[in-house]
Amino acid sequence: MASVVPVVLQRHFRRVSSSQQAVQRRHRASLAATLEDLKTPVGEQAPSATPRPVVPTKVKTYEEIPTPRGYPLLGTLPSFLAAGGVQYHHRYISQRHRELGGIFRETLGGSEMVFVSDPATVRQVFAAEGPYPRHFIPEAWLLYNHDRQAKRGLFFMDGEEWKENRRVLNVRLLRPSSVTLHQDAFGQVADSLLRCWSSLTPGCPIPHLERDLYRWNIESLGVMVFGSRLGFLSEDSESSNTNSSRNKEEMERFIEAIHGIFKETCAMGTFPPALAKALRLPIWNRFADAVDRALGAGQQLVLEGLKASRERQERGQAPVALLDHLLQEDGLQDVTIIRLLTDLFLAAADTTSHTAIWSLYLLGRHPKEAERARREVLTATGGSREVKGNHLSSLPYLKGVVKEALRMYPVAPFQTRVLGCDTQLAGYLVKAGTMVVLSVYTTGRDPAHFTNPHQFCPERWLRDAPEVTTTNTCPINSEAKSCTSPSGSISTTSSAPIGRLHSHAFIPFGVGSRSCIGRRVAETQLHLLLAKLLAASDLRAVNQVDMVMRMVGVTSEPLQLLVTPLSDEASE
Ligand code: HEM
Repeated sequence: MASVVPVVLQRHFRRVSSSQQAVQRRHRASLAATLEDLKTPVGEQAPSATPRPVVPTKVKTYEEIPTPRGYPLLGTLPSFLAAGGVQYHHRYISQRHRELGGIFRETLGGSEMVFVSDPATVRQVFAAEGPYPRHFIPEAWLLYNHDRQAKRGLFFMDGEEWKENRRVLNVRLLRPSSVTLHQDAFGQVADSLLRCWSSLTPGCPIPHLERDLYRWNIESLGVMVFGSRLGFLSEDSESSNTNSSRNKEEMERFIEAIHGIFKETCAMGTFPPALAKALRLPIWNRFADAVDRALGAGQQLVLEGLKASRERQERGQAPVALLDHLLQEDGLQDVTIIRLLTDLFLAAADTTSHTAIWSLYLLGRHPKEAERARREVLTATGGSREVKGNHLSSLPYLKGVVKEALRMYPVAPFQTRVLGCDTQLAGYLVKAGTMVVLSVYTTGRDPAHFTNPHQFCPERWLRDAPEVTTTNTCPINSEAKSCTSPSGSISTTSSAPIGRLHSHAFIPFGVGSRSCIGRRVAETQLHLLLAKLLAASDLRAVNQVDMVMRMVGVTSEPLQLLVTPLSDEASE
């Protein structure tokens, strides 16, 4: 879900380390077996006939993990700040990996963290996560929950409580058939957004792109959760009619509050949250106020949804919405449903909308790739602009566009795991309870795993990926280049076809039992929106942007996107 803010992270590390001592002892026994499993990397053949002689390798100590030199007292903080601070944390860490390798440890502001970018080591981290994987939660969020005695959703749960609720939501959100149920509704919401945009002044960039995509995302999630429209895309007659009773201003405040949580948490990254809370500084009050409002509005929405669901049940209607299933079939308590669903909105909001922005940016800067994706869509629909859910299985190139957006501009550029047992990471012994940061952004741009990693190249994800020639001349964070030649043809030599990609080199949604529960929902929403947009419009990104951290990876300035309706001939 969210990413890592360094100052916050260090304090959390200390707490996690001490609480994990018991886990460390429990999992020690499984370590030997796990390490044995890890010896054969994915994609390599396991040795068959003759056993190879075992060469004893010396396990290196934690202290031997490479670490940068720092200044007395200040450590590496001056370098961190000189590189742009929290906003450019991902770039700073990439630079460190270039200097120190796929694993390093660094003390920033008092506490130490282990960063990992090498996919084989990333896999070792997940193998050592234990049965109840734990991830980093920003300190401000924990303080808020403690202060308000707030019981929260999946992202905040641990142990058996997490496992039980996760099991229920896995069935409802990760089974392909469960998400297919909502495809038509997602498509209708995307149509609403397109209608809103078609009424805007021609030739001008979309004035509120981020806000509109936020609304599209929450509205899409709303139809899945409640089975009815929330009314966020208010210019659209369809949604406003079906929800005339719902207070639009209230809805807007919900969106604003969710947005505020991310904004204010990020602001807190430069100040110790505990101190801000103790002194009741405006920075804390603004943050707590945003969470109060978001949780309050979420609770109100879910309570209304529960009432409507019970009424449908009394009328003998079969379950349609996610909430119906949780209430009527999974037998969850109202209070649990409120917790789970409210936090689902919070987890979905920034991640999906900003991935949509990055996908539009890449398409808008690369007309040839956009044209190829459009042709693919129109071939799938038989030339019609009516894109439906059943067309999605014929859009591998378009799916490659979204993968490229997530590889080059991952909204969660860092992921975290608390090690569940002592383990070897890249040959170094690391203790249970250590928080490890996975440098997802760095891995996605590593030429060892992605040829021409700074180039936008959706075809690298095609099973029969043609090979690509362009040599990698783009420095980190330069404008993404496309991998088609000026003529639009694809040249020859080395790309990294999907078949040879390490299983842990591309993990935008995380891995394993605690990976993103909304992955299929997000992908379906994104594929439908982009396919519909491409079928009906030409996309141009006017400005060149960079990625900065605002809890998630966002554009450094608002994207100026021109959406021009295509003439009828253009689609033929
Ligand atoms: C492009 C969009 C998205 C991206 C890139 C993304 C990414 C992630 C990542 C990296 C994690 C952390 C996994 C871990 O700790 O290993 C996560 C967790 C989570 N995500 Fe997403 N996410 C996206 C959309 C969504 C959506 C649409 C929803 C809700 C429908 C959602 C709900 C959640 C929840 C509830 C968790 C916590 C899961 C748990 O702790 O068991 N996400 N997401």
